[in-house]
Amino acid sequence: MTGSGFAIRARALCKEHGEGQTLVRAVDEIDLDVPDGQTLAVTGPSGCGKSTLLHLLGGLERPTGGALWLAGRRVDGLGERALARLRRRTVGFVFQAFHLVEELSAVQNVELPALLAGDSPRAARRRAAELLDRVGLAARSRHLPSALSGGERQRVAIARALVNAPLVVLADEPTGNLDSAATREVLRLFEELRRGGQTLVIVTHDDRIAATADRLVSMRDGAFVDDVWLAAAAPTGLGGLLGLDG
Ligand SMILES: Nc1ncnc2c1ncn2[C@@H]1O[C@H](COP(=O)(O)OP(=O)(O)OP(=O)(O)O)[C@@H](O)[C@H]1O
Repeated sequence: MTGSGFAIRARALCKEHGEGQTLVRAVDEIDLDVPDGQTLAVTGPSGCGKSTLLHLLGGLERPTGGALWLAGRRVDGLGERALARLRRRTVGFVFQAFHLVEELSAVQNVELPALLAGDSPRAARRRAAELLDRVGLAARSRHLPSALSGGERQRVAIARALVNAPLVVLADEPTGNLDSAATREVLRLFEELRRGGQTLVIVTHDDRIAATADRLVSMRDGAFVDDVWLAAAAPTGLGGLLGLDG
């Protein structure tokens, strides 16, 4: 919980790439409020600005205009170090291509952000082991990523995203590289997180995620063209779809 009630707030948020003839406005004056605990899905055609928006919301890229608050704190003017510190404690990222460190075991990958945030090795290891257990991979904790399936790698990446108990998890096409069985496992995890009150922003082409989030925004040319609150229409959420309800 943030105190402000909103994990994320953005006003007239802009990101321009390039200049002159090659200038692209990837994110064009977006206003967005994400209340604590909401699962927001973002869809839209390739190149409409979804990834750029996600990077802005997580402080991976800096806006070229507008204002952004994370956990009630204005962040668009922060310096690089302050932003990195805030990012570490506030945001967990999950990427389509997993982005695990290939030389490190599953548990070492998961504990890494906690070590970087200053946790003791013992505390970081304990938390990483707990999270690997939670994503069903306790028995794989010593494996290198190369010895894991795609679905297992993404579950490790989700555990890593959670290790610093982030305010918000930002996921960019998290099932984009997965077969349908692995996709179901990952969807089940996101549903568990949603039920646990985790704030989630998920960029996805997967209708199953999009249709069962609390809210769905569609982007076109850097702007929102549609913004639908789905919770009332689909009260069972992803749980119903996966047979977790009742
Ligand atoms: N670093 C960059 N330099 C120049 N242009 C960029 C850069 N990053 C993104 N763009 C441009 O900004 C626009 C939005 O890109 P973005 O990757 O955010 O879209 P997307 O909706 O996530 O696409 P996809 O679904 O294909 O991943 C595109 O026109 C892209 O070419």
